[in-house]
Amino acid sequence: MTTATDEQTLGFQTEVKQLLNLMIHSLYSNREIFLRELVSNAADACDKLRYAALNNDALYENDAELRVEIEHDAEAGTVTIRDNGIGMNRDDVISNLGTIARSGTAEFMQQLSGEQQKDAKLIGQFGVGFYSAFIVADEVTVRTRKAGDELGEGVEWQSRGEGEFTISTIERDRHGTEIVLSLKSDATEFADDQRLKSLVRKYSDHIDIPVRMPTTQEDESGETTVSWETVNEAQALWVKPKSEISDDEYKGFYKHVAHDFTDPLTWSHNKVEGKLEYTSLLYVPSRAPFDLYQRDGARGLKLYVQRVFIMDDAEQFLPLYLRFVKGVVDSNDLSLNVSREILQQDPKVESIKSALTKRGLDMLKKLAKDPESYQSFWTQFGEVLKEGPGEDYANREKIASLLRFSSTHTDAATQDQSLDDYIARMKEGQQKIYYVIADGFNAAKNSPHLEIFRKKGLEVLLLSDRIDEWLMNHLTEYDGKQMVDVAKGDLDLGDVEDEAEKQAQQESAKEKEGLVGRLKTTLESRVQDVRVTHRLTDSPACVVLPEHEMGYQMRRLMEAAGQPVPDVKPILEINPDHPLINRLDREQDGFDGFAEVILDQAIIAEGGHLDDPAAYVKRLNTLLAN
Ligand SMILES: Nc1ncnc2c1ncn2[C@@H]1O[C@H](COP(=O)(O)OP(=O)(O)OP(=O)(O)O)[C@@H](O)[C@H]1O
Repeated sequence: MTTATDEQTLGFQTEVKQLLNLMIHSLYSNREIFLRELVSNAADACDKLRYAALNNDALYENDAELRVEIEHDAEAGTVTIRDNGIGMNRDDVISNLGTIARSGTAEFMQQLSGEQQKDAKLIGQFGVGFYSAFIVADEVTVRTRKAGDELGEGVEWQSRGEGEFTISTIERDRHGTEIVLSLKSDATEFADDQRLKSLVRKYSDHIDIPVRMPTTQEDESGETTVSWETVNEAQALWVKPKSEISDDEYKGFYKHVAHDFTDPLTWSHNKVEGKLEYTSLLYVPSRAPFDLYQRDGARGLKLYVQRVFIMDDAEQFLPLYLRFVKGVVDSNDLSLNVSREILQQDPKVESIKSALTKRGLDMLKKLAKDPESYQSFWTQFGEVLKEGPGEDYANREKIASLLRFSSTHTDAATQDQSLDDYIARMKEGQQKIYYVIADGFNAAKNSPHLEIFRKKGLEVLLLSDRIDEWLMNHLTEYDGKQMVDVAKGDLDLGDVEDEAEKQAQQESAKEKEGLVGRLKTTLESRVQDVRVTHRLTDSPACVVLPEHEMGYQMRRLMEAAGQPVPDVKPILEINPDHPLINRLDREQDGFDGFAEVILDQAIIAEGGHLDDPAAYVKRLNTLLAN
């Protein structure tokens, strides 16, 4: 190696500094993961070279036997991880090992609390990658050269992980990357043959690139020879028959694929033969990544064609609402030259996507048999799955069976009731599935619209996630039963009500005809209709929207997003048996103000905002003072 030139000292991006700090302090008890992360990166780099070399053999520089090597020096306290993969040039190094390019990172970092255990959990949503080297090393040196570049275009990067790094140009005769870790004094245990071997077997057994370690032998004459031993199995896991793979092996491979350090919740491994031939290995993580809702967050599967790695994050094989699924698809039918553009147009990809979607949904169905695991899945990813019925019409019934809701059956915020649970509890004569949508769980649970349902013992689903109204717009039916928003349109309880009840209602409606007429005149500018209802038992009045109008929740969301929302006047419904309504009926001079207060309160109970709250307060005070 010749002397370094073009030396530059640069600062880490703020987010990198925060990540480093956090990692060092919160991952102490997990620190062996550094090896898996670095070996994973090295194997990925080999995969990338193999792919690039498909069209340009020269990139191998006569060294086509891709491999990762791990060496250590107990005396010097160093561990070296080396690969002959794609390597990096100076610009690559600066951006890959000095910044974090994922959007949303800064916001994510702000959530960190400084509390070790909490943050260790959070950081799991982020993935630690290369920077995990600093958990065990107080100095890291990276030497690398991009395959195909001139020998003089090698790069050396060095840092103590304290805010800055230096970078210089070096001569490097081999392509690929070498990472030298100077172990911290309390981490020298890792400079040990057995320890390293067992970690490789534990974490990297099933990457398809061989990981080698040297053994030094001394012959009788005292001469030493170094031989390299492959320490991992080095066969792609998904290629093996299912019966030969243990749960631990599946879990270990997941961590490599997903760069996650927690176990997956479940997985599904399938080999398909016939018109299309491919193997898929899909995983459901146990935790949502921080950028699950970022538009440009990483998603999709690792794509292989005939075992050759083609690309990460191939998002064409799964619908968006299954974007939390991680894993591998290895196709025998696609060309090795396939690009993202080609993937988008290839009908074979469409067929694989539709089969993998079914697999994904089946995997969740199976998981649902274990309510505890399913609950933990639902807490992490439920809102994403709720995008399903809108995105994937063909599978909407299947997706709907996987949804979980809060309901008046438990009155608890936990979303753990399925539509099938609901149907099994339906009352005799009940034909519809009822739900209410509000801005928050409590608003839903205490909505005046539920009064009659509670009285009659009819269950109502309590919806309050942001996506719920959108979901219900696409999920109008399940198992042949109509889904009905209890706050919209006329109330029809079907056969649950008997004739006598209906008659009594008609009579009380008749009695209030005069009042309804007066209210219509007084509130003409604010409501489109006034009518008597029997959906209320405790409240004097409520507002409802016509059946096909956009609901209140969606309106508020669109308004918040600055979108124009067409004005709609609600229908005021009054409870003929309520003492306040009876008092209103008798009111003469104060009628107008009283009527407005009844309407204002109905809007407030709905979670709506009054156009003129001060006027409401004034009117109410006048009433109270009388
Ligand atoms: N051995 C290596 N050879 C070539 N490039 C590498 C190597 N190690 C890291 N890199 C580059 O540095 C980038 C950042 O690595 P890092 O491990 O921090 O994140 P990542 O692997 O992209 O993401 P994550 O680990 O969160 O999935 C990689 O994407 C890769 O481009």
